[in-house]
Amino acid sequence: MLHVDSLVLTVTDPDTGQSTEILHGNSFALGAGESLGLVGESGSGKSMTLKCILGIEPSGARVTGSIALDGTDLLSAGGEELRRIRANDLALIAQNPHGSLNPVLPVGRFLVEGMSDARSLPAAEARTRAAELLRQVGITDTERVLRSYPHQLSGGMLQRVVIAGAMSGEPKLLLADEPTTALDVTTQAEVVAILDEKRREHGLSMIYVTHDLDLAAAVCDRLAVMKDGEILEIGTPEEIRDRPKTDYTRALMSARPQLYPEGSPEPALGGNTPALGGDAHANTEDRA
Ligand SMILES: Nc1ncnc2c1ncn2[C@@H]1O[C@H](COP(=O)(O)OP(=O)(O)OP(=O)(O)O)[C@@H](O)[C@H]1O
Repeated sequence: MLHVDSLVLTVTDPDTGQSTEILHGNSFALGAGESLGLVGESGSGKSMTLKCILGIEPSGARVTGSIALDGTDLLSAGGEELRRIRANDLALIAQNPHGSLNPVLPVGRFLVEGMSDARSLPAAEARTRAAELLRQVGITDTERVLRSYPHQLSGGMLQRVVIAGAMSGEPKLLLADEPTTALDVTTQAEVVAILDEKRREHGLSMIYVTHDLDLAAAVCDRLAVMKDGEILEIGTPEEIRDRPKTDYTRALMSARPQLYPEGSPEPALGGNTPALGGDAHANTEDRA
């Protein structure tokens, strides 16, 4: 459903006029319902890849190559078409949930406004639906949460709200950019488990950006290892574990000894990927 081909991102400094190539011709594809982890150290180009897909790269940037979503090239799509695709087919779950929510609107309004038929929906029905969305992400005191403003809720609660909102739009592709980094460790585990569960339930494709290889192995079908703006290799978590193609991947793994302890046939935090077997919730609980 997503085909990224020879993606190059070049940014020009407006003051000096100097151009820097940030992404160096990356290609990857993602099937319907599949999840791909973009893994690499800080500055490797993970977030910029997502920004190119969303069409929110920095000003002065030039993007070449192609990014085709179900056959439509997002790089050549016109303003209105791109706006429609971004609104309907793509959903971003960013690191900081506050950035996704309007601070002066209660959470209930955020959820209702995200509903595709919000305008034609009677208020009571919209409210009932919003409460149901919250229940689906494990929130039980829905009335209180719907009435609350973002600053009145914890980061973990807000990220659940953002996930609920993302699911309600029934996008084709979820783009998760370190969605739990800003949360405390126990909450991280819960939020990852909910995101993973809901994504699978809805059959959504996902790109999950993280510097955390073991987390990516737990929630993704395949991993793309990035370094300095380049995808070095792509493979299933087992392929990356058993047959890493680069020293960089080996170094990333050795920096995460708990992922593949010596003598272990499977990653300790192993993954809920079909290939590895296991349970996402259990794995992420373990991480906590
Ligand atoms: N607005 C910008 N203008 C120019 N260059 C930028 C801009 N934002 C980021 N970069 C550069 O792009 C490169 C890739 O950054 P990116 O944010 O994609 O990395 P990342 O892998 O997501 O890292 P992190 O895990 O720290 O978010 C880095 O060298 C960074 O300095």
